[in-house]
Amino acid sequence: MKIFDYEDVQLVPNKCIVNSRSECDTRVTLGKHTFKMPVVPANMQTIVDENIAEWLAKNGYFYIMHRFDEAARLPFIKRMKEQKLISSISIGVKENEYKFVDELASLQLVPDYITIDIAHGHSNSVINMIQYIKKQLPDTFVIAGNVGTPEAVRELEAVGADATKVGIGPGKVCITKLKTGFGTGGWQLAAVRRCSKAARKPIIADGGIRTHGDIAKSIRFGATMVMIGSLFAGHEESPGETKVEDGVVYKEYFGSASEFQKGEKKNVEGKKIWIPFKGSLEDTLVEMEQDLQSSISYAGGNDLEAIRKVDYVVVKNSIFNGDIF
Ligand SMILES: NC(=O)C1=CN([C@@H]2O[C@H](COP(=O)(O)OP(=O)(O)OC[C@H]3O[C@@H](n4cnc5c(N)ncnc54)[C@H](OP(=O)(O)O)[C@@H]3O)[C@@H](O)[C@H]2O)C=CC1
Ligand SMILES: Nc1nc2c(ncn2[C@@H]2O[C@H](COP(=O)(O)O)[C@@H](O)[C@H]2O)c(=O)[nH]1
Repeated sequence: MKIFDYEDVQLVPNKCIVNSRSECDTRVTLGKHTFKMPVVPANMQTIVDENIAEWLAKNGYFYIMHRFDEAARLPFIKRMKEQKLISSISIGVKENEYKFVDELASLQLVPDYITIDIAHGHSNSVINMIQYIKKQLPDTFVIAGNVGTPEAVRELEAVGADATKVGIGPGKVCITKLKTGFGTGGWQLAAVRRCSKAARKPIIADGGIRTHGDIAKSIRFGATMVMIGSLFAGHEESPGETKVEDGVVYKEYFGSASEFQKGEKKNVEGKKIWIPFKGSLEDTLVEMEQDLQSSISYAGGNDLEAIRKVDYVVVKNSIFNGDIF
């Protein structure tokens, strides 16, 4: 098995065919909808809230609302539908979530996307939930995760998942690898590659993105979409607490399996960090899009497909060689 991560890989340029990077098209289709970029902010409480979700939907970006305010989900879907915006929520696998699916079905309130969001997605609990959603809400696009192996991708796709989310433990606020010894942390890009080779449906690469260039690398190794937490944390719009230390403003970013999310210290697999304030989320999204347009131009094309075919080299820790940070 070839093992590498984002920092070990560089993509090899091809002859440019555009006169300006603005000609490069970063749009991607997932299910019935096309979005501005193959990027989605992580469905975490310090990354997305209803205001951000609504803004993203209105501006043509994909979003997945988190599942940590269970009662707010139904009115949220209604509100998005009234505005004719895409509705995209998360769900768990406990008993009450089956009742929630029943409620949505009985009200004929069909979300466009439902993401089953649990730590160890290669499990019967996720398989049962996929099958239940597909039975009750057959028109909903189901994203299932998280997983880290080709076997898991195949099994979840076979029972009805429309996309799978790949990444066990590569996240910035993740401590799964330390607490359990398991995961794709340190070789997430290779795991995305392995999973995408087995996949017949889209893969969402989740976690471990540290630079905008990592988005292009994820696409090269088979991802349709990339889920990002830390790069979207710390913005003006970001939910969560702000603190000022020695004149520097920070915003909190905590794991969904941290004690800060759970409210207790049981089965903790996440931590909290403080991110220096970054300004507006919109500015970051614009910069990300420009960088991705540039990636497409280096790939020698004018859309994301060009990136999927480029050559690459693996040189351990190569991307920071010679750089002073
Ligand atoms: N991508 C990643 O690497 C990780 C992400 N997370 C995030 O943290 C949040 C909480 O996740 P999670 O704890 O799954 O959600 P929940 O607390 O909602 O747990 C979901 C269900 O799965 C069970 N469960 C959880 N982990 C395991 C496991 N390893 N083996 C067997 N059963 C399990 C839980 O029971 P019980 O608690 O009793 O075991 C519970 O019944 C999610 O948002 C998830 O995405 C968490 C860890 C890793
Ligand atoms: N092991 C844990 N993983 C977590 C937790 N909360 C979220 N996550 C995962 O991290 C990514 C975001 O990663 P980043 O590198 O972009 O910051 C997120 O989408 C989840 O899959 C957690 O508590 N433990």
